[in-house]
Amino acid sequence: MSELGYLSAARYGKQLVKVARVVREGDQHFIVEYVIKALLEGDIETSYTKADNTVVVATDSIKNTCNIFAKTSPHVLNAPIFALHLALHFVTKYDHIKKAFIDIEQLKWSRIEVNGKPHKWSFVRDGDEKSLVECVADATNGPENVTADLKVGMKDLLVLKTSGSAFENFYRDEFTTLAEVSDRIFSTSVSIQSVISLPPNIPLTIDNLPEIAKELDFPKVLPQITKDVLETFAEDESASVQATMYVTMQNILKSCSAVKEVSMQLPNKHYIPINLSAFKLDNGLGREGGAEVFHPAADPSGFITATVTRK
Ligand SMILES: O=c1[nH]c(=O)c2[nH]c(=O)[nH]c2[nH]1
Repeated sequence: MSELGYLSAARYGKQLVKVARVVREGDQHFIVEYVIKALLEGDIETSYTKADNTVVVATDSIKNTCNIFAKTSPHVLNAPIFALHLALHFVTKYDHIKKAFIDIEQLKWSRIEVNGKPHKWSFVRDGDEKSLVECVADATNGPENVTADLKVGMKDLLVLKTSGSAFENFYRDEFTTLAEVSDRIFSTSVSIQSVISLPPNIPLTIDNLPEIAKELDFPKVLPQITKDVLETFAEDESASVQATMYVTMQNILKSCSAVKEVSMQLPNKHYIPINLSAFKLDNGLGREGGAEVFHPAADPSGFITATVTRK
């Protein structure tokens, strides 16, 4: 067969590996629920080009590894470190696997409070937002010289404010119909990713993960990022989605020294005041910030993205 193309990229693995893990400390229980994507790269070309499966770590084995690590990894409750553990495993266990890409989506299980006291083993799904980890381990320079990129973030965090948001002085031309507003509803579904600097003085090995985990302190950093997102959204006198997202990312760089870059993607979920004058009802359309009845528009939505990198 004469071939017209060559294999210019190849990566494979398992996605939608769903696993929940209970950790019991006496009668105090903890739970995490993860959706894992684990993909591998390396000397795997012949599996595509020569039907040579000898180089293929089966995607079924990759799934098994995720489940085994959910049982055995001491880092299972700390999603970013657990992702690093899995990624380091794949690139050090198999000589011919040079890169591992581990993405984890963590579903929300918050401890239920009863009479103001955290319950020992009962949890509630009190939000649709997911915590995200993206981890890439690279052993191209050998198993003793693994490097990794680590991002933490979240998606589907739905927020809305009924004041403290304007959109004025935007570019006007013959395509413009939008009126300026000094007071509008601002609603968005927050997607955010923070690039984490790994401690430069600690070699990246599985044995050093406890020390790396201690240094990075994700149980403190992840809630801090959420706090920055929510408090900036609430408090910022928003001139636009663009301006508010920029302030949010600056605040995260300020409060989290391990974050070296932040990216956000924000839909502008429009709430459009409804004209009720046909029914002799004043819906406050003539008064800024006066409308009470809105159409929550399903589409289209604005879509604003940006990245801020530490200087
Ligand atoms: O915050 C906003 N940014 C925009 O770029 C934009 N464009 C628009 O029509 N409304 C808005 N709001």
